[in-house]
Amino acid sequence: MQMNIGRCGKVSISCVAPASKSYTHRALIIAALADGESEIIGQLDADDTRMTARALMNLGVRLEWCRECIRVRGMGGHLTAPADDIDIQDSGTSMRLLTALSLLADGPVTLTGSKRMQERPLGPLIDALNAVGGNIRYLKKPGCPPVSIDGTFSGGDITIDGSISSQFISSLLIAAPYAAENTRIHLLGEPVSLPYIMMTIDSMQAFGAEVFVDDGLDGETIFSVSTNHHYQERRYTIEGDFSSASYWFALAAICGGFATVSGLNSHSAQGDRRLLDILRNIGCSITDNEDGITLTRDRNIPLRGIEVNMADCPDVVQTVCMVAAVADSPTRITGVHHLRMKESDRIAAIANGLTALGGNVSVEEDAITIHPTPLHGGVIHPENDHRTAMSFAVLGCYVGDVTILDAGCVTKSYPEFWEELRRIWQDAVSC
Ligand SMILES: O=C(O)C1=C[C@@H](OP(=O)(O)O)[C@@H](O)[C@H](O)C1
Ligand SMILES: C=C(OP(=O)(O)O)C(=O)O
Repeated sequence: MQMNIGRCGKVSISCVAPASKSYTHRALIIAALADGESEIIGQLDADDTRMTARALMNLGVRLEWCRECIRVRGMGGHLTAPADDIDIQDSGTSMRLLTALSLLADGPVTLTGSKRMQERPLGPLIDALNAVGGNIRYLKKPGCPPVSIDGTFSGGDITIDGSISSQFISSLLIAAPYAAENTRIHLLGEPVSLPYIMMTIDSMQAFGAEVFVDDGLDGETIFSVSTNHHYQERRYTIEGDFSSASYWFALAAICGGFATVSGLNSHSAQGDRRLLDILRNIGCSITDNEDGITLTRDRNIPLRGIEVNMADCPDVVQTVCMVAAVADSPTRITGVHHLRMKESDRIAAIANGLTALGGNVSVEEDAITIHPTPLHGGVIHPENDHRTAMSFAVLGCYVGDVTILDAGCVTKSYPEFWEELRRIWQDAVSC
């Protein structure tokens, strides 16, 4: 499927944010470990969250996926080893979060995924788990899925590199209440995507776990999890997703007009909430009231380039780059090395895509700079990366004559994206 995007003028957007992908994954997994039956309300129904649910069912969890909620029969920390491999396809969060948890199964578990997943790193998590009772083997390329997971999870002191993916730490944390002894996780290196660890802790605490965050003597961060507090059944509502909402805020920032998005928690632990501060610094105004969060951009006032570190919020880097491409001065974004290991190499995707539209991008080891230039139409190959497809579609509404190939890849996180964009586009001022 391909999408051809035409130019539109000022937009008037009112929409509801899709539910958070990250919170849906976490709630499913934690409810599956809990004692009793939980109800997850307002979940995200997308490829990745379905993948986590399916994997949990393969591990013996009984769940009922309804339109408005998911009912999960918790296994009290015990899982059943499946006879077949579990194929997680493209969902990095499912792969990483289910790795430590698989040590709670009553036999070996094999986790595999798509061709791209088999290139995404897993090594630091496997090293950490093998040091505390795991017997995990790589079945193809060392350091990557597929893996065969066997052994136990003793807990105790665990040291792990946090500079590649926060999902390794989230994986250890979520399984830790069921380790043999209390767990203390010591982070090495400059951690990336830290707010996702806080979202994990937030979800664990919501289901009754005891987790503490402390600073060690030499400034290291230590996460402590007690085995005395197992997860308990509950009703849990999923809040809106700031990463998905980012496309509508960016569309108003680029084309002018406003975007009001409801369903978002303005005090959320989601790091992508920072997008609003970034867009404010670029020249937009933001208000928050009972209708939702509104971004307004007056097209007579030019957007200005900024310098910003986005190590904490990798999933909105592409969104910010699209806005930066129409500003009146360059934007330099640092703290982005981990974007090379997502669904695609996102630094290359931004550079290639903008270049195809006449843009000028310079890339460093851990930074990307967008030098605004006049843009023209062109063809974008998202290489199966939903965020590339969605962010270039937004820029396409300003540039016009942009074709997004392989547009179906948005179902990973936002199946209704094209429908929503069509509705917004039709309501916009035509150019
Ligand atoms: O834990 C999570 O839910 C996620 C963590 C982030 O990954 P990294 O920690 O690998 O940067 C983010 O990019 C991903 O979309 C979701
Ligand atoms: C990186 C992402 O997801 P995951 O790591 O779960 O594949 C994403 O949604 O942008």
